[in-house]
Amino acid sequence: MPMAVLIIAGLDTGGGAGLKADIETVSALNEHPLPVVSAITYQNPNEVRGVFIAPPETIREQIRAVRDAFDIRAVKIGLIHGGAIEAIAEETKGLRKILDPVMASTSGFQFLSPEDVGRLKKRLVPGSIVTPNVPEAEVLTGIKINSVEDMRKAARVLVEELSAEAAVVKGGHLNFTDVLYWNGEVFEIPGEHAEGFTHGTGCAFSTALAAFIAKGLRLPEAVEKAKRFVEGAIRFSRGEGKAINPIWELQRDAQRWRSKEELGDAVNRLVKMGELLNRHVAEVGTNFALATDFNEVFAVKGRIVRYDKTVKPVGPVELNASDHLRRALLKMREFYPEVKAVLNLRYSEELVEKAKKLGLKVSFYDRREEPEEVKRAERGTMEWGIETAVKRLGERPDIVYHLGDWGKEPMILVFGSNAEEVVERVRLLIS
Ligand SMILES: Nc1ncnc2c1ncn2[C@@H]1O[C@H](COP(=O)(O)OP(=O)(O)OP(=O)(O)O)[C@@H](O)[C@H]1O
Ligand SMILES: Cc1ncc(COP(=O)(O)O)c(N)n1
Repeated sequence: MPMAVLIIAGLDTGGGAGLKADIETVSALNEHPLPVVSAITYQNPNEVRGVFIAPPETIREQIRAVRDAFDIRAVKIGLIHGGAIEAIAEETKGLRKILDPVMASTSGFQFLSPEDVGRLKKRLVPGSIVTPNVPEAEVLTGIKINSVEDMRKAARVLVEELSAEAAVVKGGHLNFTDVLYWNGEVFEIPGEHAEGFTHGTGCAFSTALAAFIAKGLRLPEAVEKAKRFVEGAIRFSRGEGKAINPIWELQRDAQRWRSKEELGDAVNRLVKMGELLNRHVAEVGTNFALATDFNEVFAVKGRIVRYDKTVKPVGPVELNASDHLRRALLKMREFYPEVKAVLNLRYSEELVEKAKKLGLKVSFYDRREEPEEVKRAERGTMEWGIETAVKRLGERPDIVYHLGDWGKEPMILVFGSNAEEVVERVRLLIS
């Protein structure tokens, strides 16, 4: 049964941070969110224009309404206002609290005054698991933080002098290592830089931590898992809200499932063209690749090969089963994100002519024109080739070919906006 996680936080109208991210986080982790609105911000991804503070009594009543009906396993406290601190401290008595001391937005808006910070230290930090980022930890402890050693000091002060149950000093502004101090022990949770949007990372982190605590994990494990969750939320973030994507795992898995099925079906239809296709299969084998919206690429393990008079996929459709086509596709998607699938065929003048006759947009690259530095880098050839072909045509190519070079077989790449479109193009080309 899902565990109830109480969330006291502000609404971000831009759909990036705050309650929206928190609700998604708890739901994505399969627990039940209880959202209490502490403030409404007038916000978009670039700026916070202002904030309406919920009167303390309305926060009190919201908490009471859910406390009377749910077995609350953890509370996450995010953006709050000084005037509500007392009410929140009173109404959450006896609950396990994760306090994200939000003081300012990434975009620079100051939410808490120095007096509010004082009240927070006195009334909410004691007994809570606090999750400040580096600047917030500096304000709370007065310690200047430039290293992991400083983070360890600040975490210790939060617990031993300010009476927090535990402290996680987050390294998003430093080196991506988080430091947890708990039960007299220091834990370092190392991380690597993840590429993507980071608006809302702090919200998702503290809420994921609350959800993992609600599941009954020990604190060090819960922190580790929350950190990995946020890394995924950054890596699979999307442009719309310029923010993290807490439902990344659900979307990623759903897309993997659909893409695998779509490509599998398309491969079956392709293979039915057996005898016609046979002589167009490349010497190195033909492969067929399909990308998800998250740029994960499926292809046929072991490629599609000639088999007697017909053709045959060697293995199943799998993630990352073709390095070449994956790179070609991802490069094409940088220019034309609507392109999702690609297949390679043996080069022949006849196919190129046919493509042109069919009205397909054809472009090419010549490996002999490849700059020396790209050649030496070895893995850049495909990217250079696709970019060259795209720029040469000045619009979206359906077909890109190259004539080969020493030891490199000439090839035709057939692109499409989905796997079925590629199959249809191949059918037209070879019939
Ligand atoms: N680019 C990144 N790559 C990997 N991990 C990151 C990145 N940015 C932040 N993190 C991690 O995300 C979590 C949140 O940390 P961060 O220091 O960004 O909090 P914050 O500043 O409170 O967030 P917010 O941007 O919402 O205010 C931490 O676990 C941190 O290590
Ligand atoms: C309602 C609300 N809560 C928290 C943040 C902090 O998040 P960030 O630092 O990523 O802007 C925010 N901008 N808005």
